[in-house]
Amino acid sequence: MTDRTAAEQSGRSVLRVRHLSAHIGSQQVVEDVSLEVPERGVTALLGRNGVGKTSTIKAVLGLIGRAGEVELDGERIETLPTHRIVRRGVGYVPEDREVFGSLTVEQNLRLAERDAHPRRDLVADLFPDIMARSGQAAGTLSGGQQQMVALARALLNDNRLLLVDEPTKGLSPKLVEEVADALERAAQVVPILLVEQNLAVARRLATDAVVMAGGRVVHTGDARALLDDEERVVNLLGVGAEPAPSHGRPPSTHQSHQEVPS
Ligand SMILES: Nc1ncnc2c1ncn2[C@@H]1O[C@H](COP(=O)(O)OP(=O)(O)OP(=O)(O)O)[C@@H](O)[C@H]1O
Repeated sequence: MTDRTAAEQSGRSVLRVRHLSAHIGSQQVVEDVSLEVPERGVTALLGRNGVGKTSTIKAVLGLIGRAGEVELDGERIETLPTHRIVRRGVGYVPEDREVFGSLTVEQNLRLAERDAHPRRDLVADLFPDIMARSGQAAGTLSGGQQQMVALARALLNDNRLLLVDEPTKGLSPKLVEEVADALERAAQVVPILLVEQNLAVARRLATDAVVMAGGRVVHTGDARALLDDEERVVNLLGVGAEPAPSHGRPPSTHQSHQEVPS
C-alpha cells in the first residue's frame, strides 16, 4: 500500500478497521480488511455479490465472530458485545430492514429510542410521509416506506455512525430516488458506511469508496473517480458503468486512490 487517504493523514475518521477477519461457522468470510470511514459524508462499501460486504458490517457490530481491530472515535470496540457498540453510537440499518410488521410506525420508532431526547424533529422533517402514517401497521407500508422507517429508527438516536446495508435493494426507481434523497439528508447529520449495489446511487451519495473482492479490500479512494472510470468499474465491480445522475455531491475527503493487490 502506498497512498494514504486524507482521513488517515488528518486522523479525522469516525471508524477505523484494521486487519479485520470474520467467520460464519467454519467459513472465513472476511480476511484482513482495513478501512476507514471519515467523520463526514457517505463511504460506499462496494463489490460483487458474496464478497463479504454485509459480513464486514456485521463483524464491526460484533454480530459474527471476528478478529482484528475496530476503533470508533479513537476507542477500541472490537471486544465489546453488540449492545454496547450500539450504545456507543453505531446505528445499523440491515439489508432486510427488520421493521416490526404488526406494530405501527410510531411503535417501531418508540422501540428504537435509546436517548432521553430522541431526534423527533429531525425524523419528522426527513420523513413527513412516514410520520403521516404513524398509526399504520409497518407491515402494510411499501418497501420504500419500510426502508424509511428503518432509517428513521437509526436517526432517532444521536449516533456517531450509521451502517446501512443495501437500502435500495428491490425498490422501484421512484422509491430508489426517495431513499437516496433521505440518505443524502441523513448524511448531513451523521457519517454513513453504505453497502450499495446501485452504482448510480453510490455515485450520487458517496465521497469515498472501498471495494471488496473475495473477503478482502482491493481498492480505496474517491468514489466519483472510481465510478466514472468504466474500465475500473468493470474490473472491480463486474458491471457496466451507468449514466451519471444530475445530482450534486460533496467533494471526497480522499485525495488519491489506491489499488490493493489481491
Ligand atoms: N449465514 C451464513 N452462513 C454461511 N455462509 C454465509 C452466511 N452469510 C453469508 N455467508 C457467506 O459469506 C460470504 C460473504 O457474504 P456477504 O453476505 O457478507 O457478502 P456480500 O458482499 O454482502 O454479498 P451480497 O451483496 O450478496 O449481500 C459469501 O460467500 C456467503 O455465501
